Amino acid sequence: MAWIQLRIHTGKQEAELLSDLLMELGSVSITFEDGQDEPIFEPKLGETPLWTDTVVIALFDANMDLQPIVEMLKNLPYMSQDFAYKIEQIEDKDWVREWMDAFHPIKFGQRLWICPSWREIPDPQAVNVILDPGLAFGTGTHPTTALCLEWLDGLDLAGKEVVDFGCGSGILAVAALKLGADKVTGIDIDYQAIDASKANAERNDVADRLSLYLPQDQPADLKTEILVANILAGPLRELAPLIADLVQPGGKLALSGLLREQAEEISECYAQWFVMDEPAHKEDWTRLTGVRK
Ligand SMILES: C[S@@+](CC[C@H](N)C(=O)[O-])C[C@H]1O[C@@H](n2cnc3c(N)ncnc32)[C@H](O)[C@@H]1O
Repeated sequence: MAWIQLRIHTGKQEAELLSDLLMELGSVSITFEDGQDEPIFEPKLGETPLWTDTVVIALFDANMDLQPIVEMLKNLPYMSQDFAYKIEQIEDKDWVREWMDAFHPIKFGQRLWICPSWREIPDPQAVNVILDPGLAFGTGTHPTTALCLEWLDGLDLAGKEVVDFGCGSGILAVAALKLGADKVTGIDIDYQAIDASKANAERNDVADRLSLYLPQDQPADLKTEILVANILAGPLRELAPLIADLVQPGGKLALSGLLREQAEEISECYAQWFVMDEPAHKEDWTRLTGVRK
């Protein structure tokens, strides 16, 4: 099916109103995009924060005549007569296929490969995690995940217990199990992450050693030798006492999802409970590690 899209630059306040109106006028989907370079790093679950210059992109069936819609929008009290817009034809593509074609096996550290489930395994002798992230975060292509995978690859996990806090696709949990961990507990606030982690554990024949919980259901007496949490600075700060409490004395911790400029503050916060190491960096992102006092 062919599509046509209308891109309109507007403000934070007007974007939602415009979105509702365009849906009523027959748009099949609306996307909001940053009109300038104004990154938003930590929206809470269910929140849709917008930008000062927000681009509202409305997708329509290609047969739709968009010019009358543009004329109508010019008369709205919250739009200016000369608002910036663009009408674009969209090439018909299989977007899922496109994404799948772009995702290849990647090696992390010395032993570990993350292999998309639809690709051939490049090194059958390596530690291979067969992954389909589904709707959850975690393919290994993001620096925050890569930093955690490299850390796990560098540990001796044989017979160890691990907690993956914010497990997403289960990529870290499954990697830890395939690297030799005895048992892993994955925790996430998003039930889609729990589902994806379960499916990936089954795909890798390690489901019997992975326990998955929403935070409210996690065992009250949970303690671990190794904890990895890739969940952004805000939750890492808020959850610091809880995360510290999960790690046994002498246990190892890795925190990821931090921007370089956030690392010092988070490191100081966790230094109450952990002897913290020098941070590791990848692009704009930082991983903190430490040992529980
Ligand atoms: C950046 S993703 C990391 C996924 C995967 N572990 C990885 O490294 O690619 C962060 C995950 O943490 C989850 N999360 C965010 N806040 C959380 C919280 N307070 N408790 C548990 N999980 C949380 C999100 O739902 C998301 O799946």
